[in-house]
This record gives sequence, structure tokens and C-alpha cells, in this order.
Amino acid sequence: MKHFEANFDGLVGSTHNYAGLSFGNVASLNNAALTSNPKAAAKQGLQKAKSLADLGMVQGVLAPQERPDLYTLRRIGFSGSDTEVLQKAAQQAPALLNACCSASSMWIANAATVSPSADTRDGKVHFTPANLVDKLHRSIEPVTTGKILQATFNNDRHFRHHQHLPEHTSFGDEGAANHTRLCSEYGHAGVELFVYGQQATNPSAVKPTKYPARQTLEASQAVARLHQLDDESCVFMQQNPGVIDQGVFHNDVISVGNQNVLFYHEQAFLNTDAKFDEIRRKMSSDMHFVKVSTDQVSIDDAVRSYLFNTQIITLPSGEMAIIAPTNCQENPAVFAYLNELVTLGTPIKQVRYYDVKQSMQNGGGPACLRLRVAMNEQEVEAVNQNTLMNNALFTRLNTWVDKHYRDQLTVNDLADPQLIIESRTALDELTQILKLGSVYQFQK
Ligand SMILES: N=C(N)NCCC[C@H](NC(=O)CCC(=O)O)C(=O)O
Repeated sequence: MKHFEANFDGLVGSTHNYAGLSFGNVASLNNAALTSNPKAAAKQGLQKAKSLADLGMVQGVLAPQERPDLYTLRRIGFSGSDTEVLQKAAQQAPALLNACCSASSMWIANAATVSPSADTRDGKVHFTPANLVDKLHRSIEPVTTGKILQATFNNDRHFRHHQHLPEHTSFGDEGAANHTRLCSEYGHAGVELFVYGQQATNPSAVKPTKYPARQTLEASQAVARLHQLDDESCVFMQQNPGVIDQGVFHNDVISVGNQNVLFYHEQAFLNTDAKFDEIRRKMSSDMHFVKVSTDQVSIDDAVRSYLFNTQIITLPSGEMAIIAPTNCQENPAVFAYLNELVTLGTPIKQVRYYDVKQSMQNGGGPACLRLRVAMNEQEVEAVNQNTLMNNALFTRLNTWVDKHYRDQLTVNDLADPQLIIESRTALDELTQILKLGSVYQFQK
């Protein structure tokens, strides 16, 4: 049977804006209060997704969340009509309104952790939505994320959906951004590498001092248990707290893997040698650890360019390609490195650049915008086919964006009640395009 790694990209929501919500994420803080362009953001994302489909990859899309999130605003005491709720929040608690308006679900790598059927004891693909408890604006995502995942992977024979972990910092979980599956072939059992930032139940363990470590070891272990993974197919590795304190808020900002390749910065991890030995021992095939040294690319350049927030994909020809943001072309050290990388004899033979600047300005590169789901042919057939990218869906979604999205949005605009109508009208139409059923609260 054939096996694929499908990428599901998060569609950008119509309230995409720059509110400076993510402490520890340098781009989010530096670009706070910039005017955003939701239409361009959504189109940049669609273009990347379509380009991967055109390369012969299995590519899907995942629906965004409903924002403004009036349910959360009501839950914290704002009352009256929808317009009144929005306007009272804008006057009395603008920071809370901003949190309830973020389009952050577009960074779908944080939506969930996914384990393919080749790794799990029951032979199903397992999904656990991430609780994202470290950031208020993201902590309101998991329930709807679960509904969207269930409407997209809607077949009990092949897909198993878990509830998100308990909403406490001990179980801080940021999903696939801190999870990399290594394997020889997508359909063979692999090693699931969980990278965590701190141990919640061991106060003496080392952790960052300036910025938060969003992922805990306890959360990673819980996901591995839920997904029915054997100890022999898991590796738990700590991210270097020193790089978290320099703005590396997720592991996918400092390393990325695909099949038997792990592309990483030399400062990415703690106990690198011992942990790489464990990976080698648990893998049934050879690994390529492609190391980038600080001399080649500094941590600062890695964070600015998102060299490691690239996607490494295996093309139908068997060659691997790196999908990079154009920011990597614009950074001289990183561009020089990538030009050299394809000549080094590693499996990575090509680099392709995409403009995802609207997302990058909030700290989200190509890899943040996609959730990987390795599947066999039968599983791909069991996916909601209306979510899979092709010419027709690309045209349909571009038309949908043109019809419903603004080309300018500032933080001050978030109090505009018209946004509620625009967002709901757009999402109602989207659920029909993708045939998702009623996944949003306003549709109940
Ligand atoms: N690395 C991965 N996988 N994802 C990137 C997530 C970026 C996101 N930015 C934001 O949420 C900024 C929103 C704002 O400031 O308006 C975050 O920090 O959680």
C-alpha cells in the first residue's frame, strides 16, 4: 500500500491582526500595532498550499476559528447584545478583546499532535488537540480545534480523536510544533521525538529564566500514552533553555525533521549526543543529522529568518525539498547557507521560497502553517475529500477570501461590530465549501 505525508494548512481567519500577544515570540512583540492585511495573509497561505499540491503532495486545509470570540467575552462577564459585548470589552478591557480576536489558529502546527497508524498500538491515526495554556489568546482554541479535526478526519475506523490535556501549566501542550516523527518510510513504524521546554513536576530541573517554556515533559508523555506509542518508539528531549530565552518559543523554530533527516541548530537541545544515540538505537534505519553551527547561522539570524521553520518534504521523485519563507532569501548568512546545503550530499536537494510575510510578522513561518498527517491510501480516502487542495478548491477559496476579507485591519478595528457579521458570514460559507457541518457555536 502507498503511504503519504499529507500537509494540512491552517486557513487564515478574517481577523488576522498584530496585537503583540505572544510574550517570548520576538516577531509578535516587535510588530505589535502594525496594520495587517487579512486578505493578503489568507492568499499567501493558499498559494503555499496550492504550490505543494502542484508538486504532487497530498495537501489539505483546516478551517479557522470563529473570531471575535464573543462566548469567551460573555463568560468573563461582558453582557448585552453582541455589539454591546464587543464595545464594553473594547472600553473596559482592550487587552482581553484583543486576545478574543486573534486569528492565531492559522498556526495549525500548534493545533494538535498527530501520530500515524504505523506507530500506534491500535493501528489508528491519533489526534490530541493542544491546550495552548501558556497564552490566553491561544488557550481558547482547543475545543473548536477538536471539532474541526473531527469534521476533517471523520472516520472512526481510521481516526481516533482525544480530548485536549487538562488546562493547567503542568500540562502545557503546543502540539506538533514540539513533535517530530522520524522514520525510514512514512508507512513504517517510526520514532516520535517529543521536545519539551521544562519539567513541571521537578522544580529543580533547568528551565528558561526570561521567556516561558510552553511545552512540558509531562504533557508530551501524556500525549505519547494517549496515542498508544511504545517506549521503544519515543524519545523525549529537552530544548536548550538558553535559546528559548533568545526567542525560540517552539522547537520548530530551531529544528525540523522529515523521514530520516533531522535538520537542527547546534544549540537547539540539551544532552544532544546522548539523545541522538537514543534516536539512532530506536530507529531501524540510518539517520542524517544535519547540523547548522552558530558560525554558519547565529540564533538571532535563525529566529529572524525562520531557517528552521521550513518544511522538509519528500517529493514524488524521492528527493527532499525545503519549503522556506522568502525571509531566508533576504538574510545573507541564511541564504548562503541554504545555497550550500543543497550541495552537501544530504537528502535535501532543493530549496523553494514562498512569501508568507503576513504570518511571519506574527512569528509564524511555513512550518507553523501546516499540520502533518502521515497516512496510507485508505486513510487518505477516509479524509473529508472536500478539504483536499486542487484547482477547484484553490479557485473557490480565493474567491471566498476576496468576497469576505478586508485588506487592512488595525487593533482599533477589532471593536467594529461589523467584523462579527463578516466573520460569521465567511465561516458559514466555508463550512458549506468544506462540508464540515456545524463546527462553530454561532451555527448551533
Ligand atoms: N512555531 C509555531 N509552530 N507557531 C507559531 C505561532 C505564532 C503565534 N503568534 C501569535 O499568536 C501572535 C499573535 C499576535 O501577537 O497578534 C504564537 O506565538 O503562538
